[in-house]
Amino acid sequence: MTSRRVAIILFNLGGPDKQESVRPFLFNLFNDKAIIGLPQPFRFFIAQLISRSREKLAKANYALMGGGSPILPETFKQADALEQAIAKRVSNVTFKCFPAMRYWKPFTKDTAKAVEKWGATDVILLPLYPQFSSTTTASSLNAWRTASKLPASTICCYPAGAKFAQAHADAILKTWRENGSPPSPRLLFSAHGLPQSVIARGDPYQWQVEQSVAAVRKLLPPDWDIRTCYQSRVGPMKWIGPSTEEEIHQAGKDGVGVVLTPIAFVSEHVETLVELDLEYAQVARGLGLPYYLRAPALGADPRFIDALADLVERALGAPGKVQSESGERICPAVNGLCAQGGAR
Ligand SMILES: C=CC1=C(C)c2cc3[nH]c(cc4nc(cc5[nH]c(cc1n2)c(C)c5CCC(=O)O)C(CCC(=O)O)=C4C)c(C)c3C=C
Ligand SMILES: [Fe+2]
Ligand SMILES: [Fe+2]
Repeated sequence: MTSRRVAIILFNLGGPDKQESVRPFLFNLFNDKAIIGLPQPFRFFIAQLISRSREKLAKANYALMGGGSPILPETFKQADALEQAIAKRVSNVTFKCFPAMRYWKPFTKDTAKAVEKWGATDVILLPLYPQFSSTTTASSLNAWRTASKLPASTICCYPAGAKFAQAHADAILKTWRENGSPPSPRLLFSAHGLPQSVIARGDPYQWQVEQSVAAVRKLLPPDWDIRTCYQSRVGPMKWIGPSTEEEIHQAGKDGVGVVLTPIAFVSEHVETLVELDLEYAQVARGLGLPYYLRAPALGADPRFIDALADLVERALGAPGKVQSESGERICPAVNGLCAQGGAR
């Protein structure tokens, strides 16, 4: 009998590794039909237009982080930690984690080639997006399915698992305590936004973000003022709200400080290190907020990695299945890709 060799594919968005990569990265993003639904060749031209017009601002943001995005090195740290966690639990299979990025290197198709070369017998598809969206999770899974025909188990979402929620609560409480435990703080859960039209089509992302917030809030003191908001709006369309910036302005009006935590990003990158830590921090200073504290993204936090290892361990025993943290119910609203369901 041939021994089982399982490749665990860690999907994320990817980010430009250097300044010259910014425009082609943006082009790849806006040329994805999961992001802009127009048929070709219209999408191609729109993607060229937007990537050109956004290039200067985006380059300046990436320059603030040394020229490029830290998302790939951060994903490799998660990959190493996950391999170590799985090695403690599993002895009868050979396995290896492979990052696969959607819009920059290592591109999903190149990872698929590397996985084949490694001699994988089957794969576990693990998006580094706790909440399912057609714009992120489904886009990555579709790219994988085009690139590889290896037998696959899919983990579609894990928005409200106990270990994931505890890791977030501990990171928030640590940040709060290290800054003098200001009484009854206002806590902003900030998630990447989505155009309203994507939610209207049945995308369960916002519903799952709310599930994440509900799971974490149970682990926090009951007197905290907890709000959910959405950052990183792009373009002229109507996006879901309230925006994170609006909530910071509201805190200014109310004369209160804020603790801010990312809830849909699992690693640090341009949206946390620049948008939250520089842009919104400056807004908060300008408004004279008594404090502006930011809890870190989970990164390679041992509890988060343990939560991922639980999902992987279960997927190892369920070849060919699509699973969320809570079972195998297939969601018709998102083409059967999300086991969690949840179109409202
Ligand atoms: C929960 C995760 C994410 C969702 C949902 C998402 C949707 C989405 N994003 C854009 C446009 C951009 N996103 C950009 C960066 C970026 N987005 C995510 C995650 C989600 N996006 C991450 C992790 C990153 C960081 C990548 C990195 O460099 O490390 C960017 C580029 C930066 C910028 O120019 O602001 C754009 C553009 C849309 C349009 C969208 C849904 C329709
Ligand atoms: Fe994004
Ligand atoms: Fe799901």
